[in-house]
Amino acid sequence: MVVQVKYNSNKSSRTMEGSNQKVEANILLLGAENVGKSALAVRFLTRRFIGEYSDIESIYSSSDRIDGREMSFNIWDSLHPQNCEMDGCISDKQLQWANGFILVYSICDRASFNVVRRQVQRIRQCKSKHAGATAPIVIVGNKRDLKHRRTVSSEEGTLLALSSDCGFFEISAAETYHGVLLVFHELLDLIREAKALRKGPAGFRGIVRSMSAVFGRRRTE
Ligand SMILES: Nc1nc2c(ncn2[C@@H]2O[C@H](COP(=O)(O)OP(=O)(O)OP(=O)(O)O)[C@@H](O)[C@H]2O)c(=O)[nH]1
Repeated sequence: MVVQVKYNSNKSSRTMEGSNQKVEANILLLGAENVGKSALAVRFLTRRFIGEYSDIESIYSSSDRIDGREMSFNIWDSLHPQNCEMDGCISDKQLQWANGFILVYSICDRASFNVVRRQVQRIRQCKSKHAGATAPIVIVGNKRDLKHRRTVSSEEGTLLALSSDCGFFEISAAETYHGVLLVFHELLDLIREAKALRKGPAGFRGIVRSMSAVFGRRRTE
């Protein structure tokens, strides 16, 4: 079940003037069970860590001003299906919906790191087939406050991110808001860049189309 929550954080009021151009983004939060996906979403939206989270799948809507640019975004806090080994457990519907991904694992849970590895592969294969562009992904190693129970090293996280062209952060959603903020801002930045890149060639095609329309008309006069 997916529940849509309209969340009005009113964050834009604390930032400065900027371009009026509004960018929209759909962010899909993925990862194994119990890694802190809901903790990340709630921390970003409310700045709070509440400790226990419902296991209802939710989509939150909010907006913010980043680098002076208004962005509105939806965050889909997904549920990881049980007994799902294939394809990183990401549905086609989720892949089509999202234009940016946050893949979360727990640094104390090697199995959750392997889930993220599979999810990166699935997204890269699917998005390159359908969109022809690199989908922005940020990988997050969460629960950094539990370093004494670590089973996934920072180097492994960094290496996975470098080899798959993803952003990477190790954070503790429990301990600080700042790390979570960096994760979301990095992804929103990447989505904005990706959208601008896609617009570039389209804009150029638009100019070519207008020019040929003019010349085309002349030829028929
Ligand atoms: N120590 C520690 N615990 C955390 C951290 N982030 C989340 N948790 C805890 O981990 C547990 C799972 O957190 P959730 O946010 O519900 O994880 P989830 O990935 O959404 O879990 P599912 O809904 O089962 O998919 C909760 O008990 C959280 O309090 C963290 O940074 N450090």
